[in-house]
Amino acid sequence: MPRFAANISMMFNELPFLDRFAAARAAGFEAVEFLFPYDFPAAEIATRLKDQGLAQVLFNGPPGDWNNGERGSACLPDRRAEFREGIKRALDYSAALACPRLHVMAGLTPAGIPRDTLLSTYAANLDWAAEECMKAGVKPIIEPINHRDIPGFFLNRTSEAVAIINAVGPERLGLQFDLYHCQITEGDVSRRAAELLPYIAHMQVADTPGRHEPGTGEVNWPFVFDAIDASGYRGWIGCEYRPKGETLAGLGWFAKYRAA
Ligand SMILES: O=C(O)C(=O)[C@@H](O)CO
Ligand SMILES: [Mg+2]
Repeated sequence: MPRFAANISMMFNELPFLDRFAAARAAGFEAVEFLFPYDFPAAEIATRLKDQGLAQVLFNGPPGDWNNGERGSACLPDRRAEFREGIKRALDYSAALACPRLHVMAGLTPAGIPRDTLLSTYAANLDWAAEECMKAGVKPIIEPINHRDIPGFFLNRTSEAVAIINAVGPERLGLQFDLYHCQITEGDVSRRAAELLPYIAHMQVADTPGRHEPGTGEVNWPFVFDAIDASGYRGWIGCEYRPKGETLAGLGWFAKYRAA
């Protein structure tokens, strides 16, 4: 049976962030993920997790200036010091939240720098991050993101992610396989999930094209979830979708997967 984690950056937006942990638990989730913890003290988030008996399964490293469009710095040659500081900061949160995975965002492709330079920066930064993460018992992961949601994002296709993961070492770096992005960029999502299984350390889901809950768009999710289960994937699937209406009203698809 697939295991779903609530993405509380996108779900339960009816509530202030710190109240979304209890709401996710009450809705039947046993785990949560979110984009960023950095606006809150780690101890405060840890208390919410503990009080609700929730596992924290994923969050992202610092993205740079998010409000001004930055989406990570791993590929940026002139931001190496900031990248390292960000990973260290993230790992302090990982320790406090007992979170075993960290999404290391690639960043936007800057103009005027050869792709080879960006690729070697990306590989070197990921190699360094993998070493730091390993010491902390955390698996760093990378996510291909479609160009519609984040125009100019450096990592778009699963084949590009696999090449980098193989260069850094699949035991040191994993794939964050977001089926929403894959459906937009590549399609063939259930077969991709099975083929990429050796690399996948985390999955995420939203229906296309609206990025709402499963069942609001074009994908046959019961078929896809059965295929993922049959592939042998036993990790978490983050519900990284914007509910079409109220979060709870859109959880009908989850009824058959929620913990008893
Ligand atoms: O956008 C996504 O998809 C994510 O998983 C985010 O963590 C990256 O912005
Ligand atoms: Mg995602």
